[in-house]
Amino acid sequence: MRYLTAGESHGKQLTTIVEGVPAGMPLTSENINESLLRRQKGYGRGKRMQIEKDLVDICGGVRHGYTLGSPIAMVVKNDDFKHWEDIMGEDPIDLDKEIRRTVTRPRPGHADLNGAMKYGHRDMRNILERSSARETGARVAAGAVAKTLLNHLGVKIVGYVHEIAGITAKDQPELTIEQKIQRSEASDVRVLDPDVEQPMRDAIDQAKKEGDSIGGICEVVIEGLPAGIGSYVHYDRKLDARLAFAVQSINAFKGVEFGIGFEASRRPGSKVHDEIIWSEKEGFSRRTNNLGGFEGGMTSGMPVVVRGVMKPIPTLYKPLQSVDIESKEVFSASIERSDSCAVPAAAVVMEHVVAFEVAKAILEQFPNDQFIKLKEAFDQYREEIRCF
Ligand SMILES: Cc1cc2nc3c(=O)[nH]c(=O)nc-3n(C[C@H](O)[C@H](O)[C@H](O)COP(=O)(O)O)c2cc1C
Ligand SMILES: C=C(O[C@@H]1CC(C(=O)O)=C[C@@H](OP(=O)(O)O)[C@H]1O)C(=O)O
Repeated sequence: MRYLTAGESHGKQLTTIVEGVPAGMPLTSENINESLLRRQKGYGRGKRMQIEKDLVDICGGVRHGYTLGSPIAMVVKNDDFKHWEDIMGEDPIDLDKEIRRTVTRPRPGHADLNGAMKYGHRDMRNILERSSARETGARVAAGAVAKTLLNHLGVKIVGYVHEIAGITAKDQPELTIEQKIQRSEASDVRVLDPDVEQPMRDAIDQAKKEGDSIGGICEVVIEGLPAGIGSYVHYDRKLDARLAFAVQSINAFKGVEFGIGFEASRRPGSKVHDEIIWSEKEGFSRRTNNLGGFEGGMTSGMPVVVRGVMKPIPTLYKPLQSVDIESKEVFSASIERSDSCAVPAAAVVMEHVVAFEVAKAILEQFPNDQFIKLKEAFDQYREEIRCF
């Protein structure tokens, strides 16, 4: 299974094509829309999210509520396009008019300057439109297809916020994954620990008041995966490595860790490695889950726990210094609108990119033409692992 996306932030639409989904899997636009609407929510988002209402149009690969085995094409319209038609339309334009609108002032922390140098663009709109995190809407659409597949196989996944601006949520080990889904959904900062909700909102408000921005840490948990998904035999078959790649590729993500993650460097091995236990009912398991569900690039059968670090949003109301690429004049970047914190939305994006990689690994390992055969083989494997 693989996917491609196309589309500019203020262009007509986002397009996603997902290829390699087995035939005969139940899939409706509601499955996708639920994910898209979740991504749009969250305290700290800017005015753009009041303009957009992301709804999918499935244009190929699904018939009467079931996948066909052919590529699945999905379109999400940009409602903001109506305000940008003369700037973003595909037709040739009046050059004099265009010169006035050319973006020559690169924003620190964005792809603007590096992208302009690389592709030889003098108008950095040609960079910023595609490097915008608007594209994460298209990635969530692909991830929603993968999540639907995982749900049908009994694999559950949730993404939520672990930390915003140094305010850390307490772990909630007593919660089931269903409760984690409900709890994070009910929270506008998408957090499980009610004690940190208001401090997080206050930190976002404070950043906004000061014209600044803040980042944080998102966490994704997956339950229901048997041991042995992924492989140790080659670098590009290690599933933890693939998840790290997918998470790191989300706009503004700067680091990834599994389980106790970087903390492992500060502990002796006896306080890191998860002891192996066995019971008649559950089969093999681990006493703890410090390694976050992975050993040797494969799942261990314990919940997968992965975290991603998001840097603060780079566009600031408090201007940062930059240099105009034409005049070479120093200027202070001023802006009209931006998110001040997008960590809650990014948790949803992370959940979906992780879901995609996990579903992809499953499809590589089991029969993948017909959904019914996939499910049969997956259930049988799960039982084999339980009885190992
Ligand atoms: C959901 C989401 C929303 C974002 N919203 C904004 C925003 O409103 N303003 C902004 O400057 N950056 C925003 N970003 C981050 C930028 O897209 C990102 O920092 C930029 O493209 C440069 O990429 P890099 O940080 O990965 O190097 C957002 C990121 C995500 C994941
Ligand atoms: C549009 C989305 O996020 C955008 C990501 C983004 C950026 O620079 O990455 C900048 C903002 O867009 P605009 O410049 O139009 O205000 C965000 O709203 C979205 O998440 O759907």
